[in-house]
Amino acid sequence: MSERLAGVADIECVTPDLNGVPRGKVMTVEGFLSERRLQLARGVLLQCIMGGYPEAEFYGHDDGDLVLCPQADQVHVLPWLDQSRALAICEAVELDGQLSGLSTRAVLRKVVNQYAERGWRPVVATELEFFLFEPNRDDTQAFQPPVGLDGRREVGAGAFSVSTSNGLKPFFDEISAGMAALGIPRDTFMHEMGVSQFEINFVHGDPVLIADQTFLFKHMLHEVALKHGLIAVCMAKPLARVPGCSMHIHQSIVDQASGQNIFTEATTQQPTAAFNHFIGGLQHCMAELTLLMAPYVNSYQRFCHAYASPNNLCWSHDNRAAGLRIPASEPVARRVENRLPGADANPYLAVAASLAAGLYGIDHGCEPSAPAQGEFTAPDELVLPGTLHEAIHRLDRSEIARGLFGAEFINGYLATKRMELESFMDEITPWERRFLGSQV
Ligand SMILES: NC(=O)CC[C@H](N)C(=O)O
Repeated sequence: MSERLAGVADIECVTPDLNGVPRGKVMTVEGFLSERRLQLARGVLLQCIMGGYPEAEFYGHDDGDLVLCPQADQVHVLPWLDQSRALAICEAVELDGQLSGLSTRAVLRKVVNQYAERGWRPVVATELEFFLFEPNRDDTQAFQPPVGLDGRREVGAGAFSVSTSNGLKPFFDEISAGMAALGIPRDTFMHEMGVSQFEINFVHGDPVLIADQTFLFKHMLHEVALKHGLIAVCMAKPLARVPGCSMHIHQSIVDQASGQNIFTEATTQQPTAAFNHFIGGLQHCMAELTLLMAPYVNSYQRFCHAYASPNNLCWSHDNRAAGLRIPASEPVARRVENRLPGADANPYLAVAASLAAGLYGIDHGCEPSAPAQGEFTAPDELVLPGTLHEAIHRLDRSEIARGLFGAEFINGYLATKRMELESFMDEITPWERRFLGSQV
């Protein structure tokens, strides 16, 4: 480790909070190498996006500490900071050595363990969409696409164009170098449908590893964008009348003994009962768990105009209007794509919710609906909550959620989300002034 950190002065020791924002402390490399114990106030994991904390009852009356335990395989020198800084993803551990009940990384680890107890290994891949914009100093104004190398601002028609992305080549070169340094294999990246909207696809792998990579990638994206005079925006819906940003999750399950994908029958190559029940579990549970994939008011704006961003739990073969899509693939790669999470979601939580729902379906033999075909209308029971209010209410009422993730976690999460909703309700938007101001 000390060789890897030669030339590094400081290490950012971070853990994801409930929203997936990296929180922690910067430690000297000497302190880090001597394994000096690093502690952080427990309530930090429940920090809301505006910066405040819910009532202390949700994180312990004594406002005590957690220990941040660096994960040896997630210590990386950061090339965008002149190699003088490194970052370590830490697991948040209670003083008694238990994984913290408030840690979203620990929530995901527990779900993966439940698969391991059955002899299975879930495999996931995330896809992350984001926009690049000019820094926005007046938040009453809409975001503006940046000016590219050719001195022009992209105005449209850039979707899937390689040359349009090349206008921002210095930025993307630094992102590529950053991915290599963070140990994130690159699959594809592309210009998406929106003006200055991009997508990066991660190579599939272990769920905790992929969530770590997605978390690190988002962190790097923000930092490198600032260095290039840009902002990287992973809001679910940053611009009106333009597609939003998703974090699609592809999921399959491998049997540890045989190495086979349990969604495909080895001899017939047909879908298995486990495949059907996995889909049935997502259909049964995900409406109650929507808040874990769509955590802000803005998340629901992505759902309300269908730019390939479904708000339903219908499943379908290769149809982007269905929340659960089965991509065309070889039988060996049969997988379920959950298209519901936005890029604003905490990757640990979105992956945990999706995998836990699928496992619930396998354990309980949940039968899926008939697959949706062509243009379809989702039945009421397969429509997601349409607002943050409703999603909070559904999660609050969910016994399944408390059973899967523990009451401490769900209650803390709800407390933070309620604070964020109340803060939003304190704002009167331009729309309200424009249309309600003089008419009603
Ligand atoms: N390529 C796509 O599938 C587009 C997804 C869409 N941008 C969404 O928000 O869900």
